[in-house]
Amino acid sequence: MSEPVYSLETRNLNLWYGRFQALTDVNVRIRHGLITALIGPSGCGKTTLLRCFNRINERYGDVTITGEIRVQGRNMYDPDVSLVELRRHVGMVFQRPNPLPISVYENIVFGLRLHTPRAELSRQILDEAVEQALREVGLWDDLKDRLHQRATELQLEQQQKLCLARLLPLKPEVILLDEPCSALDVDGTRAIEELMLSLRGRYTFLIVTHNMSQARRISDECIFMLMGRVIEHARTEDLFLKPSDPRTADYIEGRYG
Ligand SMILES: Nc1ncnc2c1ncn2[C@@H]1O[C@H](COP(=O)(O)OP(=O)(O)OP(=O)(O)O)[C@@H](O)[C@H]1O
Repeated sequence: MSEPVYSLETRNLNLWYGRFQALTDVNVRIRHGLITALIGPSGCGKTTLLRCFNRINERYGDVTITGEIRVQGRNMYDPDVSLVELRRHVGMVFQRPNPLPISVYENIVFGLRLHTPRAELSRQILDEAVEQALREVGLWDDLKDRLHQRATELQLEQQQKLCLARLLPLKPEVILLDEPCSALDVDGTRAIEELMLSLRGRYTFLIVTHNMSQARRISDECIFMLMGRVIEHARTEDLFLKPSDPRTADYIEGRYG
């Protein structure tokens, strides 16, 4: 059997906000093409770990990081890996849908315009990218006649799907999602979950969720964190049915706040 391929990897990762240590000795390997869920009580470091993979944490002033973070086998901090290039490979969807206040069409081609020399982007290339991205997220039929509508006027569920769609023209390897359903109702949540399942295999998904039923429904693997440490990383079924650490059992049985 061949070795599993890892899209993301950390080695002895530590992170401090000022003097507060938010991540301690984190060693994780996120498998290519699967959905991996990050779970754990509030404040345990899920979002911090997620944000390490596209270097968003560095926006927050006094942050110190030690250890290694690898994306597709390459050390993210190698001098020849640019932030722009990294963000091309690793896209992110946030808690609240945050499309730009421009048209649906322009939202989707925004990344392409940023990353591709203008001369290489014909109208046909852009049109095809828009159609393909909207088809991938199941929005084409709904929006094909409304491509020039302002994206912020769409329903929340459509906005969140659009936020995923706008990553796709850049052909990302990894999509990070930080509680992507927290602003959505039950139907919206189901739609995003179904979308992730339909895209499974094509992208590597790493999702932070507070919703354990959601983690159970959609993820292949689960990482349970507590106070900045990874306590257990296992196949989702195993983690929920036979957790190997008593602290994982306590959490999934609701004994933590
Ligand atoms: N920008 C920041 N500056 C200082 N401390 C921060 C910052 N962001 C997060 N923290 C702290 O780091 C710890 C981990 O936070 P993080 O948001 O990663 O946890 P989380 O597990 O995602 O929590 P939640 O589930 O509530 O979103 C918390 O104690 C939090 O207060």
